[in-house]
Amino acid sequence: MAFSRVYSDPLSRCIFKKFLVMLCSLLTSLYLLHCLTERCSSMSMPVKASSQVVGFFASELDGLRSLRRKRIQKWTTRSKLGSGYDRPDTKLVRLSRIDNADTGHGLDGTGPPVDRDYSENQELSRDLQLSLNYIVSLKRVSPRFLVNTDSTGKLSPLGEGTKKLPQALIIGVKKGGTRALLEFLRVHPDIRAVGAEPHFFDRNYENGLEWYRELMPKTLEGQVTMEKTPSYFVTREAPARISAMSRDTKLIVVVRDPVTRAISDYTQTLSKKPDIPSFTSLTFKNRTTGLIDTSWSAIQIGIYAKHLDNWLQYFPMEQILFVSGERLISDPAGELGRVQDFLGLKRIITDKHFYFNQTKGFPCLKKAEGSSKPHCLGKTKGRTHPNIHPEVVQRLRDFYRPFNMKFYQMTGRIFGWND
Ligand SMILES: Nc1ncnc2c1ncn2[C@@H]1O[C@H](COP(=O)(O)OS(=O)(=O)O)[C@@H](OP(=O)(O)O)[C@H]1O
Repeated sequence: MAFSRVYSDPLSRCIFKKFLVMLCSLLTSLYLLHCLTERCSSMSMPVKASSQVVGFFASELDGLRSLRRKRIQKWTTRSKLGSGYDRPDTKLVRLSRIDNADTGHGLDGTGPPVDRDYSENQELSRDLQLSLNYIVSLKRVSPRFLVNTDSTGKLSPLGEGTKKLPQALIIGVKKGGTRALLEFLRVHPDIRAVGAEPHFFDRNYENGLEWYRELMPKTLEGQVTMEKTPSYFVTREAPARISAMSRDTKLIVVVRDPVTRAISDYTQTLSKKPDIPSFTSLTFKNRTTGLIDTSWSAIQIGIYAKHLDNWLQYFPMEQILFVSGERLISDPAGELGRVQDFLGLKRIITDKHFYFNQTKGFPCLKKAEGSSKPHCLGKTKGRTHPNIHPEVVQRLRDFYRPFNMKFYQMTGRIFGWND
C-alpha cells in the first residue's frame, strides 16, 4: 500500500528513479574499482610492454589517443583557417624559455609553430596524466598501475629511474636534419630525449645545471639521456660550458651542404617574415664585386671548419660524430647505424624502421616511438625552397669550397658538397 502510494506520487516517483540511477552508478564504480585492485582478470588487456600500461589503462589510453587526434585535427583546421601556420598556438606552449622545437626561437610568442610531432606526444601525456591523477585520487589503485609521463612524452614506471644530465647532445647544425635524427633515435629503447630545444648552453645557462637536469626525462641504468639544440654548434661559449658539465659528453653534428643549408635557413625566416630582402641581396655585401656577407648568420653557420676549431679546443675529435644530412635522407638506417655505434648502443634502428613517403619526399618512420602508426616529420621540415639564381649558388659554392676542404680534412670524411 505504502509502496503504491509512494509510486503514484509524482515527486516521490522522481526521487525513486534518481535513487535507482545513483545505485546503478555506485555499483558500476564499485565494480571498476574492484577490477582496478587486480581482482578482475577478465578486463586485463595488455598493450605494448614498453609503455608499461596495462588493462584498464590500455583502453583508457586508446580513448585519450582518439580524443587527442580529434583535438589536433581541430587545432590544425583552426590554425589553417585563422592566423596561418606559423603562429604558435598558446595552448601548445608549455615550457617557457625552452625552444618549441626547431628554430632557435623561444616561446615568447614570436617563434615559429610548435613542432606538432613533439606537441602531440606532450598533449597526450598530459591527458593521460590528468586521467591517471583522477583515478589515483580514488586511492584504490594498485601501485602496479601507476605510471608517470615526462618531458619526452614517453611513459615510464612511476618512481623508476632518475633524471640525469645528458650524456650525448645533438649540437647542430641548424637546418642540418637535427629533428629527423632525434626523432629517429627516439625509437631506440635505450635513448630518452627531450623533445623541445632547451637552449641551455646558449640562452639559459644562468639557470644552472639543476634547472637543466629537471628538464630531462627519467632514465634507467644503461639508457642515454639526450637533447638537441642546433645553435650550440655556433655558440662560442658552448664547448667550454658543455665540457664543464662533463668532459665525456658525446657530441653529434648533423652537417649539410652549406649552400642548401643557407637557403633552407633563409626559407624558414621567409616563412615567418615574408617581407625580408631577397636571398641574393642578403648574400652579398656588394653584388658587383661579388663579396659575400659573412656576417649574415645564414652564411656564417656554414663555415663549419671555423666553428669546429672552437670545439676542438675542448673536445677530442673521437668525441664528436658528424652525420651527413644528405645521407640521413638517402640512407637513414646507415647513418643511424653509425650514431648507435658511437653512442655504444645495440644497432636496433635498422632499415626495417623506415619507408620512403612519396608525398613527403622524405624517409619516414614506419612506427613512431610510442605509437603503432607511420610517422613523417611535420610541415616545417622539408619545405620548398625559393629558386636562387644559379650564378649566386655558384658564387656561394666557390666561397665555401676551401672551408669545406678544410672540414673534410679535419673530420676525415668527404661529404661531397663540391661535386
Ligand atoms: N626524414 C626527414 N623528413 C623531413 N625533413 C628531413 C628529413 N631528414 C632530413 N630532413 C631535413 O631536415 C631539415 C630541417 O633540419 P633541422 O631539423 O635541423 O631544422 S632546425 O634547425 O631544427 O630548424 C629539412 O630542411 P628543409 O628541407 O629545408 O625544410 C629537411 O631537408
